[in-house]
Amino acid sequence: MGSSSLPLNSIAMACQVVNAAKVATAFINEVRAAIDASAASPLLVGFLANDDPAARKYAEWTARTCQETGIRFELRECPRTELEDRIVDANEDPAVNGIMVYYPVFGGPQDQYIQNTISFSKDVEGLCHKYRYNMYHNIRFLDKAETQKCIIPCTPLAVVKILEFIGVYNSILPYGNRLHGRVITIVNRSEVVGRPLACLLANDGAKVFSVDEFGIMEFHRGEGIKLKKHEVFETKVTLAEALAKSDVVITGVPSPNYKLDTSLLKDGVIAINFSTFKNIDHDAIKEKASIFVPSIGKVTVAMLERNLLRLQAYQASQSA
Ligand SMILES: NC(=O)C1=CN([C@@H]2O[C@H](COP(=O)(O)OP(=O)(O)OC[C@H]3O[C@@H](n4cnc5c(N)ncnc54)[C@H](O)[C@@H]3O)[C@@H](O)[C@H]2O)C=CC1
Ligand SMILES: Nc1nc(=O)c2c([nH]1)NC[C@@H]1CN(c3ccc(C(=O)N[C@@H](CCC(=O)O)C(=O)O)cc3)C=[N+]21
Repeated sequence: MGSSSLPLNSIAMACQVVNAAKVATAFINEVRAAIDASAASPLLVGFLANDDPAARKYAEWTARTCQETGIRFELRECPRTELEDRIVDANEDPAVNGIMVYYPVFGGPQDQYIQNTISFSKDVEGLCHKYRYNMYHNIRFLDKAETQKCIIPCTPLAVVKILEFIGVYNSILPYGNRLHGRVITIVNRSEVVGRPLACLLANDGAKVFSVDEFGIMEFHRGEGIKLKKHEVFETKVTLAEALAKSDVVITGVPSPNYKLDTSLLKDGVIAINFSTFKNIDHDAIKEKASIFVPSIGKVTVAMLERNLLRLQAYQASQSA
């Protein structure tokens, strides 16, 4: 016990900070290799119909990453009143392989309508009803022969890939059960990230505490993961109780003022932030966490590109 041969700084650096770029590289290389080997580079069309600076930044960033990977990307800007007709044109144009719309456009339920206007065969973000329904019902394939995987929303999928990369998924367990025994808190329950993410992780066997500013819900497959798909339960658990049990905490609060109270976390926790804001203090978390992932954007875009290649392949098999 007494004297340790470890230099002091390696004790202080016990927390591993994992850069999203490191996780994204393997996927980006796969996408690039597939494009290099194929006759036609896929075409992704992005519609920008708002003045939101975060949306424009994300659009510019999609453009840059696509160019680096050899994907053709076309940003189509239009007034929001014309958006629906422009989407229909792109749906019907066989030259277009994937479509995405930068949100928010109208905000609220009308944006959900727009999500459903994109043809499922071109929906790279997996936000239309068919993919969402399949995800919530743990239906993983589009066809009976199980050759075509369903499209999963990019940001939740990026979190799954990061959890696989850092070993939260236990590869000794069978596919579909690899999170059995893990307890995960997600601070965000939006329709595009937090709720689908809670569902995916619970379908894979985790017990998930899904937190928003109004309360907490539990997503899981019951004791011994006997249920085929996750169920959602009301709970009286507090944030402090949830965090005290959690092996992983994932934050996505869209506010510069929100800071996760790291004193509530388990020692050796794994912490991931997907918000554009620093929901987790970088110094404080390094005292507590075994692994910290400060942002995930690069993996999200890699998943977008991967989804696009899938859709292109499905389209080719349809027209063959
Ligand atoms: N890295 C990436 O790939 C992506 C990052 N983002 C970022 O993630 C953040 C969230 O995006 P969305 O989910 O689309 O936002 P949203 O506004 O639709 O949802 C925010 C969620 O956080 C919850 N929330 C707000 N304040 C809270 C609080 N004090 N405590 C607990 N929960 C609270 C809300 O109830 C809601 O569930 C944004 O900063 C966005 O830019 C979004 C998409 C992709
Ligand atoms: N249909 C749709 N899908 C979206 O995914 C979507 C959208 N609309 N509208 C706008 C928001 C915003 N958004 C961000 C994604 C990543 C970072 C992110 O993590 N960026 C990194 C890296 C930035 C870089 O490397 O340049 C960072 O800030 O550290 C931020 C914001 C996605 N959005």
